[in-house]
Amino acid sequence: MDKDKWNQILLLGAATLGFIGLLHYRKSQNARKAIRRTTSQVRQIEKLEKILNEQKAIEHDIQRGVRAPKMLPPPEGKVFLNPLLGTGVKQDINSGRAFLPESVFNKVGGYLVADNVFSIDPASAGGSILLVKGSPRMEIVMNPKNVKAAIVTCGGLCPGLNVVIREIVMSLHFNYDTTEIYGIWNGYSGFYTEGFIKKLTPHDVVDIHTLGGTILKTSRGGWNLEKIADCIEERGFNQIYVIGGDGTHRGINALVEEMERRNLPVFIAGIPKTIDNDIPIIDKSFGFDTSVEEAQRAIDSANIEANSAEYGVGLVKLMGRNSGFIAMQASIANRNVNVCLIPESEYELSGPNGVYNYILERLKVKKHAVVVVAEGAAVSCKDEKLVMPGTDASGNPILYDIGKHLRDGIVKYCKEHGMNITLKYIDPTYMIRTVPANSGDKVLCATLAQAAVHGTFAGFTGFSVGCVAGTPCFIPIDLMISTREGKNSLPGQRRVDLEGNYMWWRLMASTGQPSFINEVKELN
Ligand SMILES: Nc1ncnc2c1ncn2[C@@H]1O[C@H](COP(=O)(O)OP(=O)(O)OP(=O)(O)O)[C@@H](O)[C@H]1O
Ligand SMILES: O=P(O)(O)OC[C@H]1O[C@](O)(CO)[C@@H](O)[C@@H]1O
Repeated sequence: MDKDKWNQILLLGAATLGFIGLLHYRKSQNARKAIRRTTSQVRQIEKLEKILNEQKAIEHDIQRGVRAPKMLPPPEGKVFLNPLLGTGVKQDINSGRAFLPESVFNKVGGYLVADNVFSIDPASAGGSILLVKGSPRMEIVMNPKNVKAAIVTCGGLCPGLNVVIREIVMSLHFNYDTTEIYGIWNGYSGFYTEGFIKKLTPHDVVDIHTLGGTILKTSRGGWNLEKIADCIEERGFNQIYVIGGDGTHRGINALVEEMERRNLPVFIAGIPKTIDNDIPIIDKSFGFDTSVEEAQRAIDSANIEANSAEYGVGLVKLMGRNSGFIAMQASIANRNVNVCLIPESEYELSGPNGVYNYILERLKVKKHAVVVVAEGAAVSCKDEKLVMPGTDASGNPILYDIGKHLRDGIVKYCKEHGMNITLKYIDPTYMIRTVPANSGDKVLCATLAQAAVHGTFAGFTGFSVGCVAGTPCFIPIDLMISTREGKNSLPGQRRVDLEGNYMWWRLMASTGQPSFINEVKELN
């Protein structure tokens, strides 16, 4: 090799070494900066006694209308720095820690104003409500190494349950460095059933987000406060994540009070779950959108059946025990639905303006009809008494089967009026809640799960997580289970608002359906 070539190689080598050295220097400078900053924050935080800055602020801001969940002082008598705090650059590819810049953490005193977002019972409405935001906190109440967490799913299935479970495990493990994570099998009763508490690792949950159902299994009934609280105390769980609907949340509330009575520092978070979308305050419950999407397949089939027969009727029954959100939303989305019946909107079956006659008249002209009914719509039938046959293990009413009632009633009415129709009845009830979550719901599930973990570490208990006006918030469970949304709703319930919410009017506009009430009031 000639001299020039050697010189070139030497120069290139020197340049490369210089570049590596520069990178190394910058990295170590950054690390030093981060350590300097972290150390000063530790010192600052060590100055605190036994209460977080946020807790102090909230105690003061409650007079301003802040509806904050209960807060517990740090069980170990000191405050810790959130392991997520970093420089905004991920330093270590093997962990999910130390990459959030300070700006991402919740500012003390930063609340979400929720007065125009949801309507609360006018009797208890006292001006605007401020909700605590669900982002991570720089100060946390526990050393993550001393956390022993339990996750449980209760009530009916809902798309996205496995995504929430996965994300709680991943967030605890990777973001907070907590490894003592347990799954409680089969709902609340798993707390006191031999062999139903099993350790969960990231490996156990890594692929479950692609599956419907819940790997932890779920159940109704089985609520036993004493036994559940004994298990928590004996096993030393100090963070509990409960995924469930309104019944489940009432359970959380009772459990929080029991922990208080026993003087146990246990942080309990709820993640609201219901495909019915009937939980108040939050924008939307996870799994709802997926169910509405899945319902399209049933309605499309009903439409094809109806259009492929002379005088064809396609009838679909969808879930919605007390609230008709799924039926309403799925009908609006589909655009081919001619009649939609929900629990909130009264109707009569017989008479000239009744449902049966409307379908008959429509068949005479259009030759086909598509009908969607919410499973709870028997309660809004005004001219027939359709009695519920009993209650389930959790005390929820077992619904009168309005789908079969309509199926038989429509065929009979048309026959009596000289028309032989072909009616196809589709009941996709369980199919729409057992599918895996769609992408939008997966994002929502992950957001809620992470928020729940941030909330327990921030020292809150007895709270539920939900997006309100798009912002994740920590909602006190007593507020959630006492708030009514929509006319004739019970505490803790959201129902379709026929008058105030334009969705029902959109439904009427897209189906073209009348009121189905025979005696129509004259307009003034
Ligand atoms: N008022 C209550 N207090 C304590 N626990 C309750 C209460 N109501 C229900 N539970 C318990 O919560 C669990 C779930 O309740 P439920 O079956 O009513 O489902 P849910 O949470 O309302 O969800 P879904 O929307 O699927 O109905 C059950 O174990 C039930 O026993
Ligand atoms: O048949 P199960 O499991 O009791 O669940 C049915 C109920 O669950 C819900 O999906 C609520 O989660 C309701 O829509 C429905 O009435």
